Amino acid sequence: MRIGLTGGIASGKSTVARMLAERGALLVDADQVAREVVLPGEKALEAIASAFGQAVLEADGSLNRKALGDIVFRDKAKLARLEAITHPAIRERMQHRIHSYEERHPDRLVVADIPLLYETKQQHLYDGVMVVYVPSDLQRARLMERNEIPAEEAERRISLQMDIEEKRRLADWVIDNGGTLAETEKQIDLFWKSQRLP
Ligand SMILES: CC(C)(COP(=O)(O)OP(=O)(O)OC[C@H]1O[C@@H](n2cnc3c(N)ncnc32)[C@H](O)[C@@H]1O)[C@@H](O)C(=O)NCCC(=O)NCCS
Ligand SMILES: Nc1ncnc2c1ncn2[C@@H]1O[C@H](COP(=O)(O)OP(=O)(O)OP(=O)(O)O)[C@@H](O)[C@H]1O
Repeated sequence: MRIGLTGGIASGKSTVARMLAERGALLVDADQVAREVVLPGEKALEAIASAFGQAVLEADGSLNRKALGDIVFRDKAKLARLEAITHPAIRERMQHRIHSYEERHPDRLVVADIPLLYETKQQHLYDGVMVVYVPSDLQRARLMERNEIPAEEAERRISLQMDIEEKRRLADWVIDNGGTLAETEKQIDLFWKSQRLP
């Protein structure tokens, strides 16, 4: 079985993915794959440098992620331009990795952590979708703390994604991560049992 794992920015996807992995799931992480496809030597990095200029590169030629984030997270048209470069490569690499896990481990749960799963209409690629939900004020607070950014910057990044309430409505399984980590663990245990996973 393969499931998609999504939610809002800083809602706790990585936290839940880790809990699933501890129980035996195999993980494929879109943010991590997004980092791989822009490593030096990749075509996508050249395309990014042409589109956004040398200022988004470090002295050693690698991507300056903060500089690029500062540009695209405040301009939707520029973000769309970046996505047009990176998304096809991310998608292809994700599917390749999922297939190879499924071939080698047909009995294990494969979890694809994809922040923009609904925004990029990928739900049909999975047996079901798990949404990690937190109320939006808590989401903003966790994002501000983790990324050390002010409230208005956090608000802007949240507003670039589909409303978390809507994601919750679309979900096959909802994990409420608004409580303690132990409370989240309990919900993961219930999910694991409900799917009769080993
Ligand atoms: C702009 C970049 C360089 C900023 O890098 P940075 O290291 O600061 O952030 P990181 O990649 O860890 O992303 C943090 C979070 O931002 C949010 N986010 C990232 N990309 C996007 C996007 N295109 N639209 C909305 N939110 C996004 C996600 O919730 C993600 O989990 C990077 O996010 C990027 O390359 N984005 C485009 C690729 C993409 O769409 N990635 C999302 C996976 S499908
Ligand atoms: N139940 C919880 N209680 C307190 N803090 C939490 C809880 N769950 C997650 N966090 C913290 O909230 C922040 C966001 O969690 P996490 O990084 O797992 O989110 P994410 O959805 O993967 O984020 P992104 O979309 O940016 O990749 C982290 O700093 C994490 O340690």
